Amino acid sequence: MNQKYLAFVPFIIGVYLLLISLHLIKYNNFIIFITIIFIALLILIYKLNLNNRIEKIMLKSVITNSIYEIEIDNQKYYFIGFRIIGKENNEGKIDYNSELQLAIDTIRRNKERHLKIAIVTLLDPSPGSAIIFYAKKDNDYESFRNETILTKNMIESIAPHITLEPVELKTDTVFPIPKLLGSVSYGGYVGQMKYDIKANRVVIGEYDIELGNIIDATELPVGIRSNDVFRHIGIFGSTGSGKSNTAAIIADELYKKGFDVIILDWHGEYKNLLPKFNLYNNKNYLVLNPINMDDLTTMDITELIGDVLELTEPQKFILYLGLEALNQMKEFSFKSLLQIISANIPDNTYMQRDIKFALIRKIIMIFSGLGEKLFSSESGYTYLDLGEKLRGGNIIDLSFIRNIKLRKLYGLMILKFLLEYVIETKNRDRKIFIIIEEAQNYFSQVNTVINRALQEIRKFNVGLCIISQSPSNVDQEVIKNTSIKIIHSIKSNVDKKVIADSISLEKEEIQILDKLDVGEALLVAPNLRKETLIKVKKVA
Ligand SMILES: Nc1ncnc2c1ncn2[C@@H]1O[C@H](COP(=O)(O)OP(=O)(O)OP(=O)(O)O)[C@@H](O)[C@H]1O
Repeated sequence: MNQKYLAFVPFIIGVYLLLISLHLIKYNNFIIFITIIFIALLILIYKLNLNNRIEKIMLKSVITNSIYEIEIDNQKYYFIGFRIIGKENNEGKIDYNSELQLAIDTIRRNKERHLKIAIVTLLDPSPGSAIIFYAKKDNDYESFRNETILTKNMIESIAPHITLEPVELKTDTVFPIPKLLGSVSYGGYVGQMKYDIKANRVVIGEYDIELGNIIDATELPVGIRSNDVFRHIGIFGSTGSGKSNTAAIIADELYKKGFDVIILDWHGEYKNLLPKFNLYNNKNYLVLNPINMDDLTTMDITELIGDVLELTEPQKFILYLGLEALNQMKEFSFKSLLQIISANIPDNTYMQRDIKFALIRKIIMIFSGLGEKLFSSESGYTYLDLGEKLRGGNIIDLSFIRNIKLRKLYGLMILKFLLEYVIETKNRDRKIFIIIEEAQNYFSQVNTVINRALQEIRKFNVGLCIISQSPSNVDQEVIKNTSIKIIHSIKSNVDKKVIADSISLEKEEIQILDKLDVGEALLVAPNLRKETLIKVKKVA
């Protein structure tokens, strides 16, 4: 209720007293009675905020009368159109467009929104704009109307010089548009203010692998340099944020440039993304022969198996002795390993016996069945064979290995074989790129074998791509050692903190991380002067 209504009260009393003093009316009880009733009514209206309520009821009924039900492509929608009217006042020139832009950006960032919003700007017959709210009819009418009122009020409060007036829609056009347009012509750019990143903060360097476009008004293409992949890549993000798609784009580009690409595909997602690549899966798996290496590697294999099976130091020692004995015999299968451990390793004391049987129990758990088929000294690839075999583009689908420990061991073994191959052959002509999905399964804090191998391959043309949905479970040194980081949407605060610390993000950028849409990412790369928000393109 406005103050102006209250001002009437003293005014009326004043006029009344004046009329009495001029003897124009008689001082009688009836007039006093009427005046008191009138004043009481005004106070009542003020107290109950009736005016506001009346306005609300009127707005609700106007909105209700302006909502259309329209069918497009067999789908029913609610539609409502408003013309955008600029309020005139005496404050001088008003920048209606900036006000409107601010309101639009605020509404766009509202992730809870169900309303879709369109703005129509027409040049003829006279320039003007209208705003349209619409939603699929699956949402109920009440919530569409309520959200419409809420959004209209929100726009008008963020843009105080703008009024949205409901108008009739033309429904014979492709998209329903208002019959009348308002005086304000909207000429803004909707993508411009996304995440408040301003265009001039980004400096694009050269690149030969295009990833997508910068998220700002320029939408310039952006990418990374193939030479930088040897300093490794980290791709992080919650599930479904677009990590595999991004990795597939890079894999495809590198493959076209002559790199040998090997993907350790934990969930079996890459077959459809990269159909031209060789696929190794349950019908066509690679059998590995983990013996025939020098002593150091026997120790490494012990470490790998020890890590996966969570062996104690004494158990690892017995395993090492068993592997050594197998190495001498030039024969390898887990059956033979078990036989050697059972028959040849002494178990004179209770303690020795306990250690031995605990080890055998753990080995049997993962190497019976499929485990026995994946490793063999007769038909398996040595690390040299494997390195030669995996030329071109290769997807190693690990998802058919149900036992997670075995899947981890097999993946780790392939990785170790490849790194060993590179170190042994010292072949600098080959460029190799290895993608490791769900890297937290391989690069946990305790896994020293792979971390050591990573240090050793620095000199060679090998690039690793570490992908993880939970970077807080990956050894922080490994994350630090990736020079290119592509960070998709991250929801968990712990993971956000780990990433923020590794690239020293500003506070506002950390806040952005959980708001990114699918395919959007923060890119940190040596060819860019500053971390840059990008929208990654979809793999072809
Ligand atoms: N840049 C993009 N543009 C449009 N859609 C995308 C983009 N990236 C991914 N998508 C889509 O989003 C979905 C999830 O993508 P993707 O599998 O790459 O995510 P992810 O992070 O690897 O998920 P997960 O961790 O579950 O494997 C897919 O349907 C994919 O087609």
